[in-house]
Amino acid sequence: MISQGSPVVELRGISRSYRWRGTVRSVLNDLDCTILPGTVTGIQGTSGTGKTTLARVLAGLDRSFSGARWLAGDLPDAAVQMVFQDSLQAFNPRLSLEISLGEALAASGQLSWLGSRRERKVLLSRAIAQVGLEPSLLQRTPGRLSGGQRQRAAIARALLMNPAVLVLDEPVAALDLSIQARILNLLQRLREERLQEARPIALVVISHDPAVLRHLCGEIYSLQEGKLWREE
Ligand SMILES: Nc1ncnc2c1ncn2[C@@H]1O[C@H](COP(=O)(O)OP(=O)(O)OP(=O)(O)O)[C@@H](O)[C@H]1O
Repeated sequence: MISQGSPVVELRGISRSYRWRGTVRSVLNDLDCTILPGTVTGIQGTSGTGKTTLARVLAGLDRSFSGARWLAGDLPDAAVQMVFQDSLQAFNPRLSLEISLGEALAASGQLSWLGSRRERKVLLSRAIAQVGLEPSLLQRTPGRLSGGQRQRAAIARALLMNPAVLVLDEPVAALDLSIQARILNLLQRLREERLQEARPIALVVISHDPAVLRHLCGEIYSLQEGKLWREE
């Protein structure tokens, strides 16, 4: 159980550098970040400032940092899920959505090994309908979906893991404006639904586009010189 006022994930004094061709480049520098349940936090910054690095540290995908990362209570690592900008690379190109999403469903523990094929189909159809996609698309491989459909499928897969935090790295940058608006509205609706169900989900939205962040976020931070700075 996550209590309302305490962080669901917290970073303290995080430093991360990359060694490349004999030189070391510091990207995150003694950075602090606190994500509270049910909030929407925006992170902006120019190209190369370290936004993706920060997203990966938050999501537990990068462990090569110094400093501390805490998750609330006894949450498992999978409680922080990440959706990448390039959803084509995020999926195995040979597997249908039914198989890719089915793997997430199995990993989440929502489906017992004894669960019937029918039960599995119902849960997957519900997951895909939740992001506004037709269940028939479950039979397709990711290469046979549009960019917007694939991005929604990536969000559906992340949600199947029942996350407390969803980190979205440039979730709409590759999409045209009307699809961008649909996905941003979808995220807003999902967050509101989860609040009403008393299962808050926090969103961390990384974008170089101030309009995207203003549309969604309660608080916006800039990543500069390896630290987060609150925007007024
Ligand atoms: N694996 C790596 N090895 C060496 N350098 C890296 C590696 N990954 C990232 N970098 C460097 O670290 C810096 C931060 O990269 P990162 O991808 O986190 O930035 P970003 O703000 O997300 O950039 P963009 O907005 O262009 O996606 C960049 O200078 C990048 O070249």
